[in-house]
Amino acid sequence: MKNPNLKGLIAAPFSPMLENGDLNFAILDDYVDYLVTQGVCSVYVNGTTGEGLSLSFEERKLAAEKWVQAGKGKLKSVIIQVGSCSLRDTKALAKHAAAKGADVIATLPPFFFKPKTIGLLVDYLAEVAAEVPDVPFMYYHIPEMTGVHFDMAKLMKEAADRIPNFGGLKFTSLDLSEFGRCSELFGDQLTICYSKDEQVSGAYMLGATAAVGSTYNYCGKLNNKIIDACMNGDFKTAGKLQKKVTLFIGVLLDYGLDVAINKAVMTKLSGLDMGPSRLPLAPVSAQTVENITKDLKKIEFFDWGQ
Ligand SMILES: CC(=O)N[C@@H]([C@@H](O)[C@H](O)[C@H](O)CO)[C@@H](O)CC(=O)C(=O)O
Repeated sequence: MKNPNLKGLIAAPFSPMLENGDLNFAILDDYVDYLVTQGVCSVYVNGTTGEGLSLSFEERKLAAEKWVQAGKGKLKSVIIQVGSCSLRDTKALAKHAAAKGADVIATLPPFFFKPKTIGLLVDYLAEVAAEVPDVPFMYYHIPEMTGVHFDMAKLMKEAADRIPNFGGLKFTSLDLSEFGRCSELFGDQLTICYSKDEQVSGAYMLGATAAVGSTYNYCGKLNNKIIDACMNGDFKTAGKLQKKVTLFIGVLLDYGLDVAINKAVMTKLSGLDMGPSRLPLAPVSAQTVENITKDLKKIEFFDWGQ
């Protein structure tokens, strides 16, 4: 086992784009500085929020390189998500990211032709992990998107037995009971990053040490207060602030929360232009952004960063 010992808030960064959809790496340094002001410690690159599966192979490599460079000396860890439906591409992306200095490699399962058993999934993960033997290797559990849903405690046991550099999970599911079992059985030896921003306090009560999320891009200060309250045993404060997060995410859901909406909110709050999304999503009009802002102000969102 190779525990990456991830701690605190990890943003799942957007992939900034120009109007024509090209990646816009020119703003990465400012982006990282902004994340640091939010109290974000690390980034999880080329995941769901980063539209990793929609980028070309070459773009994914370039994004990995650029984020590692931009994070140097400012972020604790740069985690690169390398999953795809091609084992060969995934292995090549893992090897490339490790060679460029990624601190942790994570992968999705193959999600078109899906593994039918945990054993087959661990076979696949072992093959990818073997490409990067010196780097902690994590599994990206996000069943709502992949349709691959195995019991994560069982997967952790088999992966820990068979993969020398297994480092843990990114756990993207609302099932806190499953998270709690993983945390109780493996939390001392491996890292299980919780990844549903709506209930991060629940995960911290159950032993989480790190959280990955899209809203931490612009809502890090508030979430750090939630985490601090949990660490200090002040669950009254944690609950009060967590409920604000659920209201905030509720507003975004009312507008059909997706990567395009999320990028527009980030652009509005950070002043950094994230550009459009490349996914098949409805474009977000200036009027929609104004309406979202108005609704967020009603729940005092703009006080949250103070
Ligand atoms: C499906 C999805 O996008 N989930 C988000 C959450 O941060 C999510 O945006 C948040 O909980 C609001 O629902 C993260 O799990 C995404 C993430 O970590 C990633 O981009 O890899």
